Amino acid sequence: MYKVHCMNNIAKAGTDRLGANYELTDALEDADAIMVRSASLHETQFPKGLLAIARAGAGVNNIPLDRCADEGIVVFNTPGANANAVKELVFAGLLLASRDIVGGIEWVRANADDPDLAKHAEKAKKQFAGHELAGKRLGVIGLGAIGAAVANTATRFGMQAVGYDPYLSVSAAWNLDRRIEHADDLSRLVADCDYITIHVPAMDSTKNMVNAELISQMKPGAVVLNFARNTIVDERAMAAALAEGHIARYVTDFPNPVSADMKNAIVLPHLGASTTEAEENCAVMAAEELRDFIENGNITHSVNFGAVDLGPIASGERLAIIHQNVQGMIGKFSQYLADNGINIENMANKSRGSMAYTLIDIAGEVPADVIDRLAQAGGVRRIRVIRSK
Ligand SMILES: NC(=O)c1ccc[n+]([C@@H]2O[C@H](COP(=O)([O-])OP(=O)(O)OC[C@H]3O[C@@H](n4cnc5c(N)ncnc54)[C@H](O)[C@@H]3O)[C@@H](O)[C@H]2O)c1
Ligand SMILES: O=C(O)[C@H](O)COP(=O)(O)O
Repeated sequence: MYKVHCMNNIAKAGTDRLGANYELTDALEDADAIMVRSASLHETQFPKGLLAIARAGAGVNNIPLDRCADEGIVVFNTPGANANAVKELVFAGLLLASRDIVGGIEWVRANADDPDLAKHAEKAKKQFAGHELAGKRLGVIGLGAIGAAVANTATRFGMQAVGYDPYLSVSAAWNLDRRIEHADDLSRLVADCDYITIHVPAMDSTKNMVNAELISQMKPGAVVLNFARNTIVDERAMAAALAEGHIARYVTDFPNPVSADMKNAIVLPHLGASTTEAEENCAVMAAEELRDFIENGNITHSVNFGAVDLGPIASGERLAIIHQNVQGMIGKFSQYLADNGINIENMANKSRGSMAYTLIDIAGEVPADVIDRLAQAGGVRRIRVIRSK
């Protein structure tokens, strides 16, 4: 029985998908795998037996990816599984920033006891008038699963979407509406957009990407939406730009003492992926990734190891080896197996950074002492023997 420890609430559809050979455990020290959403794992000491962490969601800035790789722990995320939920909330943010919907609702509530409410509303409504999205320019920073969905939907709203993503993947490019303009310079993109929406991951390279200088280059009266992470925006600079009226609105999904106190900010409590559908999609994808890794050794959608897939194990045994990405490792494995009269039926290897992963299919059984010797080979972090059922 495999044990899975959930660090956040994970949708039941996902934990059910783990199946009969898995049970949930409250004891982290017993866990073979962790399922997590946004809980921070940076201070967590992982047990020696932990094989994998599945982030039911996109952002992995809450997980120490390099430490996990070094400890032989494979980290997965669920790309695209919550993109539609975020896209829909971005459009709610665009509308909330453009029409004073919140002010109007509050006015009605404050005047609920007025017997002439309907008549007075007709007079009061001019203070809540706003702008339409159609015809406006929307700059999209990051055209991955969410950014592409936002840009495509914007064109259907009659907006002109302009995208900036120097690392755009080919599959993401195929998903883009051909009416979306391509910008190769961020300063130029922000200078002529009425709305700017951020959809890049939080990494060292994107920290304070939207800084005082970039904010100063934005069109006066621009609206900025941040459904990515607060570290991407220099929020003190944003607060100053809002206070002086250079930026009309800042819509953010990341509350903190700085953003909660900003003038003209609309601050949500990290609701982007909080829909039943997204929570289930993420949890199901995370569970499937964990199962394929634990039961077959295959790695799909890892954020700290490359993709390796030999399909389901059909017969014999499969060795799953996490090792350092140094010269001669594969040669060492194959030579050692050959020296022990063991033939390799199939093999796959992928490296990423300083670590690598090798799957080796063997027709029969590998004796325990051979496995022990392989495990002791310099550079091997972890070796698992997966047996066909
Ligand atoms: N608010 C929420 O609840 C919520 C939900 C999901 C994701 N997110 C955040 O949104 C981010 C994006 O999610 P996604 O699913 O679209 O991820 P994704 O990986 O599909 O897309 C990210 C895109 O950003 C691009 N990129 C990376 N660095 C860039 C840079 N310096 N400049 C421009 N583009 C750059 C990448 O090439 C990629 O296309 C996540 O990393 C997460 O932090 C928030
Ligand atoms: O990166 C993500 O997927 C989102 O920020 C969602 O986070 P959550 O799973 O904690 O809602």
